[in-house]
Amino acid sequence: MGQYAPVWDHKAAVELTKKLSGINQVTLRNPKGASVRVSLLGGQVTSWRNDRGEELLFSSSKAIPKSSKAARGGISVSFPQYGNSGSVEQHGFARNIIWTIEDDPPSLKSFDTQGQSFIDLLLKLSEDELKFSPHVFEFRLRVALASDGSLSLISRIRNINSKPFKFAFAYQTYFSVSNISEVRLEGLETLDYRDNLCPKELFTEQGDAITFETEVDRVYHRSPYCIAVLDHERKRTYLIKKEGLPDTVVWNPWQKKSKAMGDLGNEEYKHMLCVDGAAIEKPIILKPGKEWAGRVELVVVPSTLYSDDF
Ligand SMILES: O=P(O)(O)OC[C@H]1O[C@@H](O)[C@H](O)[C@@H](O)[C@@H]1O
Repeated sequence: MGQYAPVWDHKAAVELTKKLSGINQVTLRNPKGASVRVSLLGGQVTSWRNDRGEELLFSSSKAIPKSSKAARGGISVSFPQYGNSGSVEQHGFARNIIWTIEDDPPSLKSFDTQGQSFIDLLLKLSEDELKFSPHVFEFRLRVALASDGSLSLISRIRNINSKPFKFAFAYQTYFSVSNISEVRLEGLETLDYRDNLCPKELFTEQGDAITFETEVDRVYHRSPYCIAVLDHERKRTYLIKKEGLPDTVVWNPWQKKSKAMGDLGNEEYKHMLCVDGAAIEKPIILKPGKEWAGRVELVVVPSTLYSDDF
């Protein structure tokens, strides 16, 4: 990885990036000391820390250095495809190529990040890269850190071709948890889901919060605006608030699959849980010239009492 540049706001980030050659990561901080690190490789969020310096996102100790792929952990975008159900690589190519910093992006209008520390990234395929993509688009990603430490990711995808563009999307988000067996997921009760371990059937979740005792790989449909991951041991609740993203992916590979993965430690599955705001079941169809937007806001509440208010 290249240089690590601490910056305080959007303009400073852009200036620093211009000054320093070879930079591929940018760090945003808020005045209380919370921070977010964003890599230009894949537009991936590789770290999110609270004002006590505690890491809130999981990252694998076996992530492969100098790899041309997004590291296992953090938050990366799956686009224009989720999984391997399409013509491009698993979870799409957006997470594996270099994004650029955009100086002056078009106004975000309805997604206000005023007063926040943010960085704007742009993915526009080069002639060479267009060979791998059947579509021509502009993908803008704003990563914003608020004064209360919450983290927002806003994606805008514009079809700049003369044909309609169909895609799936997910923010693959690895939350750091104390122990997966102690974690509870609330907000997906009674919803229909597709189980990727048994993909031909549609299942319906029971009325209880979800707990974890084995491998889980599901896409919940028409999920609510807010979902909560409760970590009792750490006395911490993650809230996932999403807009434009009707589905929610829940994934933990458990022991056997972890062992087969070259970039995840054998026991590390215990300390991660992926909960992704997504648009998968009904792919997005963008007409020429149109733009789609999908946003997640991740908030940390320092207790698990939130459960009662949820
Ligand atoms: O190893 P990858 O490509 O990052 O994918 C990891 C997992 O990502 C999840 O989103 C999928 O539901 C799983 O099926 C997949 O195994």
